Amino acid sequence: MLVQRSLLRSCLTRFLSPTRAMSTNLPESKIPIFTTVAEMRKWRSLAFAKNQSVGFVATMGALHEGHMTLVTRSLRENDLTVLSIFVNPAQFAPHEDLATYPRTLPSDLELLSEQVRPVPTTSNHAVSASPTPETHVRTPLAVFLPSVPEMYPSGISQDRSVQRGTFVEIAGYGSEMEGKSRPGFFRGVATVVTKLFNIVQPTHTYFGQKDIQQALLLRRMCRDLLLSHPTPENLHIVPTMRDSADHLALSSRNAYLSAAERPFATVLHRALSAAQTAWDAGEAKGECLRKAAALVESIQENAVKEGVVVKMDYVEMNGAEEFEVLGDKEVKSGRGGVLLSGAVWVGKTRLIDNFVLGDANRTIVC
Ligand SMILES: Nc1ncnc2c1ncn2[C@@H]1O[C@H](COP(=O)(O)OP(=O)(O)OP(=O)(O)O)[C@@H](O)[C@H]1O
Ligand SMILES: CC(C)(CO)[C@@H](O)C(=O)[O-]
Ligand code: BAL
Repeated sequence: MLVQRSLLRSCLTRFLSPTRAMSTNLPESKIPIFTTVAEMRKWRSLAFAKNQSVGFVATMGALHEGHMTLVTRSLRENDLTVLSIFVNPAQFAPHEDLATYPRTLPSDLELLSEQVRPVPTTSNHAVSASPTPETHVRTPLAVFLPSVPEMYPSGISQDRSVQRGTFVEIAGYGSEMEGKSRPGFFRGVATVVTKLFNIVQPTHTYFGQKDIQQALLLRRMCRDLLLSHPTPENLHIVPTMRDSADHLALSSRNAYLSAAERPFATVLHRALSAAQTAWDAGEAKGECLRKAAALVESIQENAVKEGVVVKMDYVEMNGAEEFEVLGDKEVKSGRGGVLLSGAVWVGKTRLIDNFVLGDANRTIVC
């Protein structure tokens, strides 16, 4: 027991020191940052040894309040939380925005620091940043910040035709909605998230509704691969956080929008709302989508006058289990869970959003 305590203390001092970042060219942060799989695994094994639950939030950085809803939920429901920041090349097609994706590590760490109000405690309950257990300060949040070679030891090309090695594919479910517009996207996501789950071994994990198909596919992946960390039940989908004034879904890519484009970025939410209202009133899917398209068209016309190009990628309604496209004549009555989702281009920025219709909302987003 004594040996275990002193081992634990020396590991904590080594791995959780807030000044550690300084020696590795990372911004200084009171949150421990791990850059290698080995370090992260060591941290995780300590949590296993102490029977502490670990919540996990996977991100690509450029953090905003939407990410923070996942983090606060995880902090509330777990002893410890890991947030990963990794811009995953495998989920970007060669023509997509990997090179320009916003990378804002210093402000990400500041935002995360605000979540960690140190709680002085005399208990030995949580892994601590301080080497003195008697007066230790609880820092329940850690950041995993791996490099590309760390995550892809065999290398990774964005060009799928030349990729070699091991990938995870969720067959049969990724060809509609986002998968239709971004072939290969979910293969890249499933592959990197499998790796992250394998490293962090989370008790619970939190994904945003904004990327609803991603979250549902990952839940299915946990089930299909019989994962225990996390189990599919422990993959939680957290409601989309929106701008309080105009309901635009918060998104890292919103940073691409110019001042002229920003007012038109609400086009998708407005189109989805029009379709939702029609669906709730008992209109058939075909009519709901026509209403959404008409709204996009009218906004497009106004946008052009301001020199802004708005283009609809898709607005569609799909089953929430199989992602099958609903027939034009289908109506609300008797239908199970339905995803009303879409993507639009505002200038060079691609924005997505969705609503989960009907009672399914209560069971899917929780
Ligand atoms: N507005 C939001 N509300 C709730 N969760 C969100 C929101 N935006 C992103 N998330 C979730 O945060 C996690 C990390 O997402 P990511 O880092 O890609 O941010 P993002 O804002 O979705 O970026 P992008 O603009 O590239 O889509 C995902 O599970 C995502 O669904
Ligand atoms: C889940 C994820 C972090 C995988 O790279 C990414 O797709 C995202 O941020 O939604
Ligand atoms: N939030 C989804 C990540 C992506 O669009 O690549």
